[in-house]
Amino acid sequence: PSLEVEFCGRLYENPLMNASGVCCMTTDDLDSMARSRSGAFITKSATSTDRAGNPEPRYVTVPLGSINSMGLPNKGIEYYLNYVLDRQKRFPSENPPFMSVAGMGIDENIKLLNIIQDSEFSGITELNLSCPNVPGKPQVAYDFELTDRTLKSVFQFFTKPLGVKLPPFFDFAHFDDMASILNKYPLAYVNCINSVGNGLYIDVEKESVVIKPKDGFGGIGGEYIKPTALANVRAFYTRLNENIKIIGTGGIRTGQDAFEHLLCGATMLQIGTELQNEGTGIFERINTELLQILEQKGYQSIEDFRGKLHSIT
Ligand SMILES: O=C(O)c1[nH]c(=O)[nH]c(=O)c1Cl
Repeated sequence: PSLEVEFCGRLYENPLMNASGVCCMTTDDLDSMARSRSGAFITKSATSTDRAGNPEPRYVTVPLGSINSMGLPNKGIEYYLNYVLDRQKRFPSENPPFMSVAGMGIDENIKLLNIIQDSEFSGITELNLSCPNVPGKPQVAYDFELTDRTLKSVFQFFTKPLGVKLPPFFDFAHFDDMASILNKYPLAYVNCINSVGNGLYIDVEKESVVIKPKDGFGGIGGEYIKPTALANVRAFYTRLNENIKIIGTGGIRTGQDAFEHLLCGATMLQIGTELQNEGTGIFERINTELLQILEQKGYQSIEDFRGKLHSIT
């Protein structure tokens, strides 16, 4: 069997990539992703200028996952754009990395996407509408009117492939409302989900929180969030028109977790917490485990089962 996938008109040797934010802050991080067995990779969400982010500790690995309140630290859009344009020139036959952007508001999102639109970048852009950790800034994607207004403005000028990164939703009315907004726009994909916002992890021995920002509140990733991630992948896969693809993110630690996301309808798969834990060797491991599952089940390709989750009749 083969793990090859077609996404936005490009062929990838497998569906696995990093989740923006993990292993993608510096050019060294990005080079290690380029050397790995991932099928693709994405930059840290960029703002107009570099940001230090929140005080540390701001990312902590815990037994069932992770908690973070990074605060959008990044080197600024020019740094990442220079990196991806350099790779485009040096490796013209390869798929370019994905670019992630996260403005502090609609104006900055427009500005960032204009920079990408006016550049030679020929890859895929991810608009992060779900950063949960900038104090005082509500997540865009939890404000449906703002989301609609943002996408309306963006598609007045942006003609390159664009996806949006969403936080988790927990209510069918919200799945329906968000899907009806997203279906109005020529999106390449929707990425479900970002970390589950504002969780709390406690160190009992110290009787303390474990991250410094926001009195210890932070986005939760890892095993904790797989059921929520799978539900969001499935909810949007079944509601969005079929040319809007799904990237599945959340709780992928094994080939089985990857299989579950694909069964729910995901086309590409992003790994965050487990990549942070294990390093880039994870891509070799999960590709191997996923291939074993296809072999055991007699599938030749991911197309044979993508989205074909059974309900109970
Ligand atoms: O605090 C962060 O930098 C951060 N952390 C997350 O868990 N998701 C995001 O989209 C971002 Cl932007």
